[in-house]
Amino acid sequence: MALLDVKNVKKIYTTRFGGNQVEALHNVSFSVEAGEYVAIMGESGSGKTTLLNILAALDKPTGGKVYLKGNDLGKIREKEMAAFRRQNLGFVFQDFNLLDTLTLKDNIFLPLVLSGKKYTEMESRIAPIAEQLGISKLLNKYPYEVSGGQKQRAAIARALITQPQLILADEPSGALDSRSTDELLGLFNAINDNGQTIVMVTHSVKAASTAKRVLFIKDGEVFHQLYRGNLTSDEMYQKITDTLTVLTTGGEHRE
Ligand SMILES: Nc1ncnc2c1ncn2[C@@H]1O[C@H](COP(=O)(O)OP(=O)(O)OP(=O)(O)O)[C@@H](O)[C@H]1O
Repeated sequence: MALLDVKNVKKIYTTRFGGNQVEALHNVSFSVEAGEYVAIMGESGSGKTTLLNILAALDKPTGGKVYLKGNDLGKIREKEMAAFRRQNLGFVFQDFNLLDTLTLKDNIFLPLVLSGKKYTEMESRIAPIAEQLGISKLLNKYPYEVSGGQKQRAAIARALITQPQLILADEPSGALDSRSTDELLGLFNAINDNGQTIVMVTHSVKAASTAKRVLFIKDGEVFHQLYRGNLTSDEMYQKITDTLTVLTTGGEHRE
């Protein structure tokens, strides 16, 4: 069974006064196996954020289904949703979403505090993660005292600490300089090598070229997929660029 199964997902937004309808996703189907690292690309407005919100169960599709480990997200009751998200999903955002009034350590602990975990367990979980992410010495600092790259590493630690089935990342390198981007992408590869499944939405060819598979969305559908296989990051970069050229110059659907 795939870890994530997206079946014929459709999303129509109806504007507040009822008049206009926007079809953000027409018919999206794909699955992600445990241990994969998948990037989702597409032009601005192609529906990437909409898709990510649906995968995160933050929004409901107008049609179709999303299954996480066989669980239909549409069948989870509203009052159980926050706990389901906390137990199964980790989130990494472009703008880090750390709370400025908490130290990095308390930010990282937050999802465990919300799940009622004991302090000793939280301490034992954080140590190896902070070590791997190179932030052990920064844990007592506040977000405004550290760099963007360090904030993003704390955000990754917060995502990992619940041992989620799946990490969903929305443009995680979007606010980082090129050196921090390289570090972040290296970390994503390292945590994926440890078995963590990652789905990342990105505009960045560089970021996508480090993933093991890239899905391209166009006109609300999966237009094409690229598998990294044995390609180097440079070769993958070139293939992605070529695909984006076809995508933006109006190629036919060729998944
Ligand atoms: N709440 C909303 N109400 C109405 N239309 C919306 C809403 N959110 C998104 N849309 C529309 O749905 C389409 C897809 O938007 P979405 O934000 O998912 O695209 P995107 O690929 O993430 O874009 P970007 O790369 O610019 O972030 C767009 O046409 C957008 O205008």
